Amino acid sequence: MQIQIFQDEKSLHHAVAQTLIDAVKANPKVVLGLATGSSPLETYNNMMVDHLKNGTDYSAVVTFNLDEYVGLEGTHTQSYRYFMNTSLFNGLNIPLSQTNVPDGTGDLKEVCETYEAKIAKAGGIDLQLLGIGTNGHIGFNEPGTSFDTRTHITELLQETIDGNARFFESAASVPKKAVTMGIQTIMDVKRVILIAYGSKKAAAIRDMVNGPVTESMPASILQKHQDVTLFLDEEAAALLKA
Ligand SMILES: N[C@@H]1[C@@H](O)[C@H](O)[C@@H](COP(=O)(O)O)O[C@@H]1O
Repeated sequence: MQIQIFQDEKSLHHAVAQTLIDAVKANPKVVLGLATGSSPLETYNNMMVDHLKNGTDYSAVVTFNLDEYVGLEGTHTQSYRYFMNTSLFNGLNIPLSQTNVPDGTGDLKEVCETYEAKIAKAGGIDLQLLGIGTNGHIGFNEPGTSFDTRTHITELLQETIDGNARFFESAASVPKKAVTMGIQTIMDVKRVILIAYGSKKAAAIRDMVNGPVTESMPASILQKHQDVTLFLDEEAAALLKA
């Protein structure tokens, strides 16, 4: 794992955005894996500003998002499809037909199979952006998820529901299930960049990097991926062994 530590969030987001922008410039048909949550928001802002200022071209880029809540239509303001459209896609020149977020409704078994097939047909994911939950989840793969999972339906843990309640009216309105790329889906991507900042993430970052590779800490599997870069601020990196 490569680790880059930044003094402040601004320079961290700038560097993550630049990594994504460079990947698009190097390969205009790049297949990007994208994440939701608050962590990448400012990174996405930087990408939209760069697109406006410098005209970075996303017309041939294809994207796959990690996850979606079960039961929310893409028009629901808390759905991850809505989040991606409003936080990134609408600010770039990417056709929405080239952006993929798992469907949270319909025949979910078919949704999962179709999603995996679509990733394969696109030639796999070149660069995957990840955040991390305070319990070490990646995508919505909660502690205990088997390392050999592909896109599947998962039950969210109460701590995740409580953590994400800030985006909803109340914890009661947070969906209890999600569709998520599996751990093996994530391990198959060519390159991973993971963004984490703030002291709340420090223990998860320590356990992911310095702890054993175990299904009780989903992100620890990334120790076995050949091309992972962590973009951290000093607070998130504070508990790492020197
Ligand atoms: N499914 C998402 C994850 O992909 C994300 O990494 C995590 C962290 O969220 P935040 O970036 O808001 O801390 O939240 C959600 O559970």
